[in-house]
Amino acid sequence: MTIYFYTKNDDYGDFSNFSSHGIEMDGVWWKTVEHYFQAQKFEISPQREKIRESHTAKQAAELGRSRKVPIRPDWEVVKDSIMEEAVLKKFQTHEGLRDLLLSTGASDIVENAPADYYWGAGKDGTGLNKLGKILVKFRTQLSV
Ligand SMILES: Nc1nc(O)c(N)c(N[C@@H]2O[C@H](COP(=O)(O)O)[C@@H](O)[C@H]2O)n1
Repeated sequence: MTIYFYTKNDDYGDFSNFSSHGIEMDGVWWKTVEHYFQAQKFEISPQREKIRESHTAKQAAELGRSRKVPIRPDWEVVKDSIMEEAVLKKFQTHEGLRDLLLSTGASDIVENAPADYYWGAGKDGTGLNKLGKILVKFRTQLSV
C-alpha cells in the first residue's frame, strides 16, 4: 500500500512541510518546516527573517523561491541535510505526528506534489520523492 499526501488538508496532510507544526531551530521558532527550509536558502540576511515572519507556509515558499535575492552558493549541497534536520525536529516536537507516522506501518509514503520532482513524485510519479523517503527513514528509526 502507498500513502499519498500533498496539501495539508489531505488525510496525511500533516506529513506536508506546509502543515501547521512549528519547530525551534537555531534558537528561534519557525511556524512550519517550510518556513525554516525556505529561509535556509539565504545567507544570514533580512530575507531570512522576512521568511520567518511570513504568515503562511505558502508565503514562505513564495519568498524562498523568489530569486530577487540570490541564494547561498552551496544550496544544492546542503539542502538534503537541512530538510532532514527540520523534518526530524518536527516529529520530535509533536508526539501525535510520531503516532501518525508509525500508524502507516510498512506502507510507502509519497509526497504527491505534481510540480515537484525532487521532494515529491511529480505529475507522473517519476519524481525522486525525497520527502517521502525521509519520512520512511524516520519511521524505521522510530520502530526499532
Ligand atoms: N504543497 C506543496 N506545493 C508545492 O508546489 C510543492 N513543490 C511542495 N513540495 C514542497 O516544496 C518544498 C520545496 O520547494 P522548493 O524546492 O523550494 O521549490 C518542500 O517542502 C517540498 O516538500 N508542496
